[in-house]
Amino acid sequence: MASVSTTSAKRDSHEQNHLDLLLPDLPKGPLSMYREKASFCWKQLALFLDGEDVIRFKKTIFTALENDPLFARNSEEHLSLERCRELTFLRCKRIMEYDFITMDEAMAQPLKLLVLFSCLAMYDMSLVVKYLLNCQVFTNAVASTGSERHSAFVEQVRSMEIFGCFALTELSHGSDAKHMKTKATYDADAKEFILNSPDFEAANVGVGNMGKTATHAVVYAQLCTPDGKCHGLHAFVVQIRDPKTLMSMPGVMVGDMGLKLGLNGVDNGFAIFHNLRIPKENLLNHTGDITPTGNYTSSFKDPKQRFGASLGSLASGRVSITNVVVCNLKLAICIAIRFSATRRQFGPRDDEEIPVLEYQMQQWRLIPYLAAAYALDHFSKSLFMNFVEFHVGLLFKDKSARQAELGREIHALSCASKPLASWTAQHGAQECREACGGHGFLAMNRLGEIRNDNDPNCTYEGDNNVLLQQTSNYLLSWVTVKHEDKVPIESPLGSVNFLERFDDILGQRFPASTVKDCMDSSVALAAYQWLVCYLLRESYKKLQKEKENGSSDFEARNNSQVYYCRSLALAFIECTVLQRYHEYTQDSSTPSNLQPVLKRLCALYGLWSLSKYMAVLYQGGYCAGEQPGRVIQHTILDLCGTLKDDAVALVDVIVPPDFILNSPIARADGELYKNLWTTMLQGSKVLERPSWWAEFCANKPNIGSLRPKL
Ligand SMILES: CC(C)(COP(=O)(O)OP(=O)(O)OC[C@H]1O[C@@H](n2cnc3c(N)ncnc32)[C@H](O)[C@@H]1OP(=O)(O)O)[C@@H](O)C(=O)NCCC(=O)NCCSC(=O)/C=C/CCCCCCCCCCCCC(=O)O
Ligand SMILES: Cc1cc2nc3c(=O)[nH]c(=O)nc-3n(C[C@H](O)[C@H](O)[C@H](O)COP(=O)(O)OP(=O)(O)OC[C@H]3O[C@@H](n4cnc5c(N)ncnc54)[C@H](O)[C@@H]3O)c2cc1C
Repeated sequence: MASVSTTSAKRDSHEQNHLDLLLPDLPKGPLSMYREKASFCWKQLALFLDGEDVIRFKKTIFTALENDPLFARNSEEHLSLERCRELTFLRCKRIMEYDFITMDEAMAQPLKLLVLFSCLAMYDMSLVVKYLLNCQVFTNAVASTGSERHSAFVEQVRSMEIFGCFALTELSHGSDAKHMKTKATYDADAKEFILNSPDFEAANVGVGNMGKTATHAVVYAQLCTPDGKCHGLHAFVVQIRDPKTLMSMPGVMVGDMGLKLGLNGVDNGFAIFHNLRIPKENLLNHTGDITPTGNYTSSFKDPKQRFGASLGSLASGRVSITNVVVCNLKLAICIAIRFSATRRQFGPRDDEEIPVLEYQMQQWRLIPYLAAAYALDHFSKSLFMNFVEFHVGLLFKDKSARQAELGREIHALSCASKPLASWTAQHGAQECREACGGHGFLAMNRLGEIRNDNDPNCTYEGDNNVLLQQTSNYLLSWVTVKHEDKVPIESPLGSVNFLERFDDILGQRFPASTVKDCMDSSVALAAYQWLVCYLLRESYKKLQKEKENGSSDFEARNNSQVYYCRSLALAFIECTVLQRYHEYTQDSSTPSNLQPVLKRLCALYGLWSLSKYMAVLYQGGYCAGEQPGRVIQHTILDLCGTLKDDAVALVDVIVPPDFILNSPIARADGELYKNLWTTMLQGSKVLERPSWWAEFCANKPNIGSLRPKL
């Protein structure tokens, strides 16, 4: 026995040494008190979540950025817009030089691509957006909407001979993509398209990279044949600048849109096309093509389907944004929790002040966002892998019904996951800002930057409220399938399969009567399934009623969004996120010593999200009496209280290194005041009088001399 235990002790210590080398101890200091209280080993959880290879990969990226002077933080305090753009571009170039992941590696381990995006996003959102618009959004649109004949454009991006952008939005149309006005008319004699913006309202606007840098754009335009017919929206590769000079091409008026509320490293621009001739081959011909003589051909007979397919490349962006915004949520919550664990205010006695994290209020404001970061992170990665599966199908030209259904399901999921994740990050960032009090309002602590740079994620790649309609349309289409085709409800990823038990589920009632019961995430999950079935039934009924009362389809849909379809789409995606996280935390491969904390996070995310729907749960009869509402509230508070002691360690698992986090109030050493004070004193000219000091000291105002005379 002794020898067995000695061997296993040796193995344990060997594993611990290995773990310590991979993830060195964090500095001792004011955060140690909480670190010692944690119910689990943060290194073990980090290893379980990411795996050794990804931990090393992250370290490679973070270390490269930290050691490269081009990425130095705070070297210039207030950058001019011009300098901000320049720096972001230079960094973008440098990222291409680092080439952290080759195409082959990305094919073999696609998740690493997402890890790279996340690391860059944690450093700076402008950088990742600028980089991805060129290297992913442009190239992916070319590759997936075009064909082999367009591969040269992708190659040219990789060698930076050209720089890309994606231009769909126009001055007078954004969400309503179908009605874009830019026109591409085929000229059979010249074998060219003639691109025109009929008026200034048709100018492309808001296009990232278009302002100063892009030489090429994927431009969406109505394709018209010489017979005068319009065949709908199609994408074209358009050269807008000369790569040798960065001057605009003849026929293109291209410019910059100026300062934004955030994300100012990205140059968002506009463009107007005036009789710009582009080669016939520049039509991205996946959805439709043109014969040399000017006949239009398409494998999509249904124009609606063709339109959907022409916008297909947006799905990958929405999937990736779901992940990128979780990075913002992680950054914000890590800052707020570390601050709250070291910031002391008030106390039970005059001589004892306690960390603000000890207050139930602070726990309730922050810890659910920590749980959301974990649950959404898991979901975004799993959705990304679903997308990879779909993408492989596209590459292999899979024409099966399953592949088509998978595309519809991913479109529906991503049209709701982008809204859910970007809003959660947006609300979370604001809560974290306030949770750090006045220090949270100092730019140096980064919460303002995180909040402002996250904000446009709620709008670009589709306005959140508009996108949610795609998800509810998808769910409602299953009701029709069930009623009319009498086939079972079954989707490739299984996200809607529970709807098959619709009647059963609607007959269920809130099952938990104690806090202990409610701690199991299956309680929140069951409630969510009921909620989705209920909202689906009510949305369907509402649409029918609207139509019975004489509304057109258009009016009926618009009048059924608030309280019905919108809530349905959000409840559905929350249910899916919860379902996947629930399965993950319960899985037998999840180490048993990590399960308790992960299960608590899962239960908290589920109940906290669910608590926003209490009125509906009572309205539909799922809950009755005082008990369910009370039990849910008590369980949320109980979970926040228990997770409070794990919060710092949970942050240690997901937080990037200090250099990347870049927030003095949240360094790993927890030396809140030393770090804050040092950074304040290091600011430029902090102790100097202002250059305009004489305006006070010498030039006194002639009081009242400018008072208006009546
Ligand atoms: C969706 C709309 C609102 C539809 O409008 P509507 O006219 O009402 O049409 P419908 O009847 O609803 O639709 C017809 C059918 O088509 C289907 N459909 C629609 N869209 C898609 C789609 N994308 N994929 C598949 N199918 C689709 C629809 O379901 C219908 O089918 P069915 O008949 O019901 O079966 C539409 O008009 C719309 O999309 N509007 C929004 C416009 C929009 O999104 N604009 C975005 C402009 S680009 C932009 O904003 C860019 C910003 C910069 C972001 C940078 C982010 C960088 C960080 C993230 C990292 C990105 C990595 C990228 C990775 C990569 O690309 O590889
Ligand atoms: C930072 C940033 C970067 C961007 N980058 C790009 C880019 O690279 N390429 C590009 O092409 N575009 C880009 N855009 C534009 C972006 O895609 C659009 O802003 C977005 O699609 C929304 O369109 P819109 O601004 O025209 O809003 P609108 O469609 O005018 O919407 C205005 C409001 O009306 C509401 N609304 C609209 N339709 C409905 C409806 N049917 N029902 C209910 N409410 C409705 C919306 O919810 C919204 O609140 C970018 C935008 C930003 C902010």
